[in-house]
Amino acid sequence: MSEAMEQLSPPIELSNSENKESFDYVKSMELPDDDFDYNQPFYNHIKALWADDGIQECFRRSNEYSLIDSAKYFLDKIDIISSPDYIPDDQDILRCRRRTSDIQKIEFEVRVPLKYGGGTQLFWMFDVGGQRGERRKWIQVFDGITAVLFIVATSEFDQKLREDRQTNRLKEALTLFEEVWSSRFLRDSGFIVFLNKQDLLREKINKGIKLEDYFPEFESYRESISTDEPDYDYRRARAFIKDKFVSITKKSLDEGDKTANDYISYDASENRGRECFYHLTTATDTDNISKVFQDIHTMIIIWNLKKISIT
Ligand SMILES: Nc1nc2c(ncn2[C@@H]2O[C@H](COP(=O)(O)OP(=O)(O)OP(=O)(O)O)[C@@H](O)[C@H]2O)c(=O)[nH]1
Ligand SMILES: [Mg+2]
Repeated sequence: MSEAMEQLSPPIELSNSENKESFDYVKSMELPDDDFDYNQPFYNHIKALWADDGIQECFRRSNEYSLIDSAKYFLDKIDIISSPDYIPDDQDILRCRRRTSDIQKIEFEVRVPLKYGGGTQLFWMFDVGGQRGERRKWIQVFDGITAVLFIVATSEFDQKLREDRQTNRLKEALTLFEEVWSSRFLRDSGFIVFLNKQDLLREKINKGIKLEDYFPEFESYRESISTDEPDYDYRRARAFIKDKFVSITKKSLDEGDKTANDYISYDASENRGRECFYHLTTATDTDNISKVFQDIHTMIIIWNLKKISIT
């Protein structure tokens, strides 16, 4: 944020000039690559800055530059974190950001419900990095995949890519989804879309950030949600975003003139009759994810049973 303050247009200034020393301290810090401990003066400076109205304004404008979603979460608890005997809890760990590079294979066993035969089932999950430079590696794991979990940060409708400061993040996700959905290597795979970061989407919409400023067609979007329902604007926004994905899966074969790119092979003729499933998720909410995972597990069991009965 201290860097962004000066670069934003118009730039932002500290509201309390006494915080200039803290500002200079933080700006001139060199962060080593390896693990390191922050010292107490660092925490004191951060605390002073986070309380400054200028920094708060810069935080409010964080869609104009790249800031991790968890910044507020950690800065709000700086007193706890700075304590020498601080131990991160599960929520703290879930809030950390570590970019995936290369493909991570995660193996785990899950208990199968009795009605589907009981016992346990071994899962192989391949986690791929979402940033542009990572995508050309995806094709290595496409072959034979039972299900694709496509995770979308719905709250990022007002943000630009880190890799390219021109492209809207949600628009990029839609384009990418269309490419993956249409890949001929995935024509036998199930598709599940996680419409993720629902907590942040709700927060943004309730704060008055307008989806129509980024997706003008939202203005005329009509959904059968009663205006009396709580969170009406948020519900309408999430329905609109989901419909954007649904309409990609329903596109008729002659629509669009897609060309194959170097990492995903596009084949429109494969889209007939395939289904895609959607979940509204907040990945940092363990109750939500535990329920969603059970649903997905059941679905994967059913897909597998279907495959066995076909072959
Ligand atoms: N508030 C909130 N934060 C989330 C949610 N999902 C993920 N995050 C945060 O978003 C950040 C990025 O999460 P990652 O899991 O690293 O994202 P990723 O898609 O794997 O990113 P790449 O590895 O670069 O592809 C982390 O700081 C998470 O804590 C969510 O639903 N709500
Ligand atoms: Mg990742």
